[in-house]
Amino acid sequence: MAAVAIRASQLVKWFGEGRARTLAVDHAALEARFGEMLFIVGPSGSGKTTLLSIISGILRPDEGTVTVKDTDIWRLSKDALAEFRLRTVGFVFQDYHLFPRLTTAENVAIPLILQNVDWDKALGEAEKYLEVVGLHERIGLPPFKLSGGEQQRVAIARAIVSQPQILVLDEPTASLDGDTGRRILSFVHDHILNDQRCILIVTHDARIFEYADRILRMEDGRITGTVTGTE
Ligand SMILES: Nc1ncnc2c1ncn2[C@@H]1O[C@H](COP(=O)(O)OP(=O)(O)OP(=O)(O)O)[C@@H](O)[C@H]1O
Repeated sequence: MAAVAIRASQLVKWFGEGRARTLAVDHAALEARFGEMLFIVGPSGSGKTTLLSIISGILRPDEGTVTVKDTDIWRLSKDALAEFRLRTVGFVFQDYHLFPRLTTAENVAIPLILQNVDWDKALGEAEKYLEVVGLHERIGLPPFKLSGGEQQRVAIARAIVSQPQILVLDEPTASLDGDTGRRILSFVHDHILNDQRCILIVTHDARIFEYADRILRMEDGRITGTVTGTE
């Protein structure tokens, strides 16, 4: 069996204070292996985005541990954690987080630029991945000139351009039509996933369930089980 890529144990995260205090993640645990495309499904507000943010090194948990490739990421120094986010993880946020003053190609090139890849080479790679997501003719435009679905595809291209070992996609097909969503997921499955990589996807989109190796259910802040093919 492939090595464990991510092991999350006993994760707890609270938001807010006093009576407004919310337990977003309640002793959640999961394990994901290299070579695996793992989906997480569950009702709105069940803690899926919060869990992904903790696993990706973006949001510090109140309790629990996240081990990625044998490194306990929340015990890393601030600099080492930033390095982990830059070199090991690619993340697509629900609201894309594109830089408004940069062109589409520059947005996609950013992870490579931050990794000190030469500017021309980074832009060349960015164009290649924009072609993959069907946006080659949009490379010179700023994000605000693109539709929501196009911006989502730019965010996906940016997450995969540096070929991260851990790819985390939060509702990656929410703004895409069925054919485009399946085409992009199919590319990620066939060309990005391999036995050195692991992909976590939060989705409500049953049209892409066929690409999952396993589907976990999240409810009330906890991973409560595996969704089987009959559900
Ligand atoms: N920054 C925040 N401040 C306060 N409460 C938050 C914050 N982020 C999330 N929450 C709360 O934590 C709980 C879990 O939210 P989260 O976004 O993780 O759920 P989700 O399953 O991803 O939902 P959705 O499917 O709607 O995106 C919710 O009750 C939400 O209101």
